[in-house]
Amino acid sequence: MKALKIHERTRLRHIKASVNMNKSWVFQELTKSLSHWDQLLVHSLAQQVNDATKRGDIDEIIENYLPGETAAIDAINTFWERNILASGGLSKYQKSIAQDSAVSQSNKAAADGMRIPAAGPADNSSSGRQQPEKVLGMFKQGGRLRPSSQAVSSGSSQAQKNLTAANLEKKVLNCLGCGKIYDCRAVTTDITRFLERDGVCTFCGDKVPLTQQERQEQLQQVSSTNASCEDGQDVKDGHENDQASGRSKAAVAAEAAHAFKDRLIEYDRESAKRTTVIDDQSDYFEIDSNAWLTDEERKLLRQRRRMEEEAEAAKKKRMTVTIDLMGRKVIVPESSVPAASFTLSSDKIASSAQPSASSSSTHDDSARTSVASYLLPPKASLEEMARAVSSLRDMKITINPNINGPAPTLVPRGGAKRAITGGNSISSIPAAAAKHDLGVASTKARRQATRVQGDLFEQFDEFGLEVLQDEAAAWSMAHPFDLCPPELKPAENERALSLAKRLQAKHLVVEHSSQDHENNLPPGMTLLRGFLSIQRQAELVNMIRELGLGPGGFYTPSYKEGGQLRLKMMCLGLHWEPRSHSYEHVRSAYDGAVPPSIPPILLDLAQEVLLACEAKSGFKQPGPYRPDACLANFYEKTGRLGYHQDKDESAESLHKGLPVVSISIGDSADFLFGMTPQETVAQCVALHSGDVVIFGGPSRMIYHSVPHIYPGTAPSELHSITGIRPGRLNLTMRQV
Ligand SMILES: O=C(O)CCC(=O)C(=O)O
Ligand SMILES: [Fe+2]
Repeated sequence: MKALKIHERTRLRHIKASVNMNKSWVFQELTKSLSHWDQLLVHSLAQQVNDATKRGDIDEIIENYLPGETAAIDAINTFWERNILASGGLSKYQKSIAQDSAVSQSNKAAADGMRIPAAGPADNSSSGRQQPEKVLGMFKQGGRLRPSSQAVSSGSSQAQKNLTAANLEKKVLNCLGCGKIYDCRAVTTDITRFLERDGVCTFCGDKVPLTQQERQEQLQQVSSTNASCEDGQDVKDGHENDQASGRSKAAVAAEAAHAFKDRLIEYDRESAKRTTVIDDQSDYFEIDSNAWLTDEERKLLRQRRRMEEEAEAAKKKRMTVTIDLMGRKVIVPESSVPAASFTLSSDKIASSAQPSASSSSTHDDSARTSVASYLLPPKASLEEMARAVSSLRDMKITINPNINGPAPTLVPRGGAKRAITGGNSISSIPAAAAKHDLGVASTKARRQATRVQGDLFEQFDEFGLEVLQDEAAAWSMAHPFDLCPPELKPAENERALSLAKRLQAKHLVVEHSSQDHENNLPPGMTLLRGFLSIQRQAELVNMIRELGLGPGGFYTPSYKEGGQLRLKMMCLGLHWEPRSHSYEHVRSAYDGAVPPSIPPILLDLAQEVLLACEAKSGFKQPGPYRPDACLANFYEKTGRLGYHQDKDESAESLHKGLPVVSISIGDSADFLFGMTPQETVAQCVALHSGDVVIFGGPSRMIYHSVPHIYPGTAPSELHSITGIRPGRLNLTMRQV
């Protein structure tokens, strides 16, 4: 046993030594025969040859790398044969022994150009069909495939029967005609059909080489065809010359193949510059007639095309409206107004711009022109602005989704507010009022950014209306209402005239207010005629004027419904908000101003009035009475106030019947009052400058209104002293 083992080891050593020798030999031979190759490539080739464990590997190397390299092929074949001889029983080579001689002969013959296929049936004679007994190395299952394609097409049913996926050497094949890949690892109907047809492509009908030899033959055929096509007749002649000069067909073909390869490499290098990527996904192409599409793809493409068409149609219908809040403009570019899709909302703008425009003009050019040129007046009132805003109610706002970052939001110009408030820094505006500031706005902007499309009015309501109000507030702060404008102060010589006018007017008032009920007032209501002297009235006027010009001064309040009160108002102590019918610490819906405090002079006056009230009527008003809100209303000659109850004070205050003390200064006015909501049955008293009305206790909830002002009835002295503008000033104190 031991001796045997030593012998075995020695044998192996010998084998190894001769294999190693063989290895260096083949390397030297290859270096010589492939002297035109890079040394590194030769080395790598020799390594592959040495690593080959079966004849098939050698054949593949020859086929892939060495077409026409006869000397190199000879060296490799010799190397293989020597190794087999040397290895004897070595398992690495054993399996291939039976195949070797046949294949090496075959390769040798190929290298010699003896088996280069020529197109045409005549070539059948040179195919393996004539040596059916030969078992070729590439047919591992011992199959009897004929390596020639022509032999296949001649149709031997026996051969076809033998051709199965299992006995193919290469299981994945590729048609060089159309590129179709045949993966024979899975036996599908198509693969079966392909194999039944002996490798004829089921798509384009080209012959797909199934064997090593067929592949080699096809390769050489392609190379020679390419060479002749590329170089034309000259090359053909040269080719013939080559043949005439003794060069083999294979050598010529190989040369052509090399040239072709070089061109391909060159093309590949340059391709980046030449290649333009066309995304044909986005191109229009025939969906129905395109045979390459699956049903699923066709369905998807149809769907996509439909969406694109819809988007295109929607784009045509879309109208762009520019809302310039600062310039108070609503502009609809004519180019973006499609006549056919002119919408109701744009019609609204048109009619709001031109009240005479009838809806029938919706589709005509004049309507479009009016839309296109709709402008709010530069000093539009809030009412006009609100009308313009509500005309946009049905329109949609689209925020460009391509905007990088938060979408634009409707933010008023903070600078304007600061500039207008002058000495009052922005920090003096309470937090609730500063809600237009960037911090809040950016949160809103973020919210907007996530909502690309929404209801314009919803957004406009939230931002735009506030902006408009803010603008209006800013405007009125920049132009505060002056109770006593200097330019209206009369010259000395006009005083006499104005006194005469006043007397005349007062006479008219008394006449007009024939149903004067001043002596027939309900319990709890008292009229103190001429309670305030001109001097005291003037003091109050001057004081109110000063407050009215400052922060929280006179403004024009609005109702929730959008209409405005027909007076200027300033709240002292607490702000009364007509929109919510409530009292607030700041004028939040307008400019966020904090109302000025009630001057002590007024608080004292209230107490004085209550005493006088009791003294006159014998009715002691409920108390203790500490007014914390005072509304200063100024009615110009057309000013008025509707029939209402003062009921926004606290339940406790109302329940106690804590009185309202009302002071009239300036022009006379009618004051209607009643215990029921019917104004038609209300009583009327004329209130003149200096009069004070008190309604508390059982009269606390009277309905009342100021339907009419008598212009020019204010005391001329008052006018002379204060320069008060024409109109009526009323101060009502309440305890909230
Ligand atoms: O102006 C007036 O005389 C009445 C005012 C009034 O009723 C009010 O401010 O609530
Ligand atoms: Fe009132």
